[in-house]
Amino acid sequence: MDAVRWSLVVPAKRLGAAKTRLVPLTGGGPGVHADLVLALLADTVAAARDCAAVADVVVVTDDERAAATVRALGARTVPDEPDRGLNPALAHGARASGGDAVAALSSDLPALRSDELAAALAAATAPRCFVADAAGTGTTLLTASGVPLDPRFGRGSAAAHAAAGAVPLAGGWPGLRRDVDTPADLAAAVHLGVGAATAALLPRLPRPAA
Ligand SMILES: Nc1nc2c(ncn2[C@@H]2O[C@H](COP(=O)(O)OP(=O)(O)OP(=O)(O)O)[C@@H](O)[C@H]2O)c(=O)[nH]1
Ligand SMILES: C=C(OP(=O)(O)O)C(=O)O
Repeated sequence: MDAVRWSLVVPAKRLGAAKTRLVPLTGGGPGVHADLVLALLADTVAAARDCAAVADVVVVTDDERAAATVRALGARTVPDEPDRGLNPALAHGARASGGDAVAALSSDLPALRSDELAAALAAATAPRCFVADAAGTGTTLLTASGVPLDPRFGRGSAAAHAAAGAVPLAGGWPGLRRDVDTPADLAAAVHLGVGAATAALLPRLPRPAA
């Protein structure tokens, strides 16, 4: 049997409005803050595109700079519709992907490794599965095979996905689980080893990440 090849859907709201919890590191000005948010996205998309189990990466965004960057990395983009927040945007991206095996991936995984992503996708044999974040409360990957994605991202999403019948995946996968919401998360990602875009940005932060 041929290995399953996945369509990944990655959400990215406008760079300047995203990741406000990282303002203590960036100062929040239009330059470095947006550049850091974009670097996190670029490293996530680059690792996803490098994964042999991934056929297609679809980024849901209205941010022109983010769109240009991810297209240069080989992703497709679709507009941020229906403009009702994260979960409707992910459902829209999943429908636009056209695939039977679809997964939503967080856009803030700078330490993601393509071999970890491949292992998680290979383990996702139930109709709907998820990978909890390092804290165990959020979600970094939600998979759906032959069923609608039914995303329930947001605070407490790991419990929400489990309550909706998704199966938690138990692999170690430290880079896949290390989403970056806070300065401490970025320090932890740097400790694991971040991708080239985030590594290049670190010296420009007004405050050191680690
Ligand atoms: N396309 C799209 N992406 C979204 C939307 N809302 C959130 N996201 C993305 O989903 C991810 C998680 O969103 P949140 O947890 O709300 O994070 P955030 O708002 O960027 O961060 P904070 O301001 O620090 O809470 C981020 O990568 C966002 O860019 C949306 O309406 N549309
Ligand atoms: C939206 C989520 O993530 P965060 O707010 O941690 O980025 C989530 O884990 O469902």
